[in-house]
Amino acid sequence: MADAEPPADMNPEPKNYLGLDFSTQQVKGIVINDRLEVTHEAAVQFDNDLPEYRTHGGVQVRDDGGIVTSPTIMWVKALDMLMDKLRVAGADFSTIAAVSGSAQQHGSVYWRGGANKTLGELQGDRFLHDQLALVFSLTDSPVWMDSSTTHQCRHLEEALGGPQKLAELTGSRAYERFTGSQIAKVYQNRKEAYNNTERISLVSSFACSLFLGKYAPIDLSDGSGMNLLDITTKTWSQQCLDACGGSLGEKLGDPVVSWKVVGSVSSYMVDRYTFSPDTAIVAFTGDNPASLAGLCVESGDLAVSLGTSDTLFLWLDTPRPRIEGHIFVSPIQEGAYMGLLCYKNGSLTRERIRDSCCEGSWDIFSQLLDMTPRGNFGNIGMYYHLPEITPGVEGLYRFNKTDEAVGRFASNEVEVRALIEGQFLAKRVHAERLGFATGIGGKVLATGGASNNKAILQVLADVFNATVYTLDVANSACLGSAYRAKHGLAGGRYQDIIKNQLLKLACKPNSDANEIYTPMVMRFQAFESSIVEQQKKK
Ligand SMILES: Nc1ncnc2c1ncn2[C@@H]1O[C@H](COP(=O)(O)OP(=O)(O)O)[C@@H](O)[C@H]1O
Ligand SMILES: O=C(CO)[C@@H](O)[C@H](O)COP(=O)(O)O
Repeated sequence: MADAEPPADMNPEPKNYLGLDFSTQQVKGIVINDRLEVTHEAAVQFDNDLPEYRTHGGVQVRDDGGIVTSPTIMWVKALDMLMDKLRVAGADFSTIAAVSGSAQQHGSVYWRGGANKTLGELQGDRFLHDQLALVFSLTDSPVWMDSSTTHQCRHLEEALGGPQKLAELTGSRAYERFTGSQIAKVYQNRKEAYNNTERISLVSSFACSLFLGKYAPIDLSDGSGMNLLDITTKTWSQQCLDACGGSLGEKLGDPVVSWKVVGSVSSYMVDRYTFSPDTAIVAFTGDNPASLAGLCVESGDLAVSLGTSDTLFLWLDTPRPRIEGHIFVSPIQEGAYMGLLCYKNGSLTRERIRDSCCEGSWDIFSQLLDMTPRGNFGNIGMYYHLPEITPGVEGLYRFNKTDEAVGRFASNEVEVRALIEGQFLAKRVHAERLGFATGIGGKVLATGGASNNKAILQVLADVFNATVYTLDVANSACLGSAYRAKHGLAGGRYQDIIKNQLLKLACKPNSDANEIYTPMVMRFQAFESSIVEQQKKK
């Protein structure tokens, strides 16, 4: 007699989840299994793997007016390359139950009339970038590093009754990189392109559209980074829309909760990569909201992402929007919010000092950092090579132990420590203003490229006088996207579905940390205020 088939639940189909992250410098993918273990990973770096687009750090700096863009089609081409790399690494897409993703925040993609139809008719035997070459009404997408929209920002704030009023409505005062002012600039300066645009996506909803085979909705969490969303009613604010562009509501489509299943995978993905046609697509979100999901941030924790930009985020039950920092709708829980601070002078500034003081080597950088004492003999440095976001200042500032401004420090090791201490002192000052309570035992969770560097993390632990943890997986946004794919498909409370944590202890603070850094925080705060005042007068 033939063996009876095992009951269906004893031999279930394997269920895996795919998470993607379209960040500034690269696109990454992670596959996890149902036990949340990472089974496959791959990445495509824009500068190295797609040199034909001539990006530097994934972007093109247009002129000295602060215009920073990326070629939209480069992201499209990178996706096919990434999927091929994952396949070569052994990923079996036919076992993927759900896909979700994340992307650098605020950047915008402009789809020409008819693009939705093209997305629905993509042929599996041709590359995406060949078929989508003509669907964008702007070929270059403005990205978060763009700072060319000051004029549009002031107009938006005036239209809404001032910066504080706009912050109370949308979670943030007007910021140059936020999508509302970016769209307003296109509306004012590129009328024809604007009128030809059928849909405006964020980078996240654009990437989701490539999986869905039609325009994907913007999710509420990434949508909070646009200065257009009323974060209380969770709908577009008509006043903000009217201040930024004509018929803008229609071009954006309705926003959705970040964990919504927005459809199933496109026939292109089925034909080319063997996905099952019922693979669910969960709304994509911003990389910072996805990191919050990946790090499983709990109330009282502080997450610090040390990527191209440095960002700092925390869970908030009650949002109190201020002129400094941002409030986003939570990507994982109804009714909750997240607070976020963003620094443009993150990894790129660390790389500059590494190149000028450490022969371009992270090892030498770490050795110099370890050689100098905590507190750096009283020297404090503030390095804003690029116009900073938090606070809006620019330039290099160095102070000695008697608070005198100096042109340079005595040695490379003092310079390296001044940079890292200065970056974390700034974060502590601003995090406390956003509601973070230093020293009451919350975890500091570090992620992003520089979280591989133990010497840097030790300074983080000391400045915050807190234990620092890192993820066993390098990219928390990508991992968070895979987690969100599972959560979106399963439904229910995020914390009940995503229980597994890959956190590992990285550094404990030294016993003298509080004594050394609490007075330095106060000195830093005074220097920062005086620089802000000086630059206001210019
Ligand atoms: N050992 C290291 N020490 C300090 N920084 C590092 C180290 N390794 C990589 N990085 C930094 O990490 C950055 C990339 O971070 P990542 O989080 O991957 O970027 P993205 O913002 O594109 O997601 C690089 O620009 C590099 O400066
Ligand atoms: O602008 C912000 C957040 O407000 C940036 O954090 C972008 O989201 C870019 O992210 P990375 O590529 O640096 O991860």
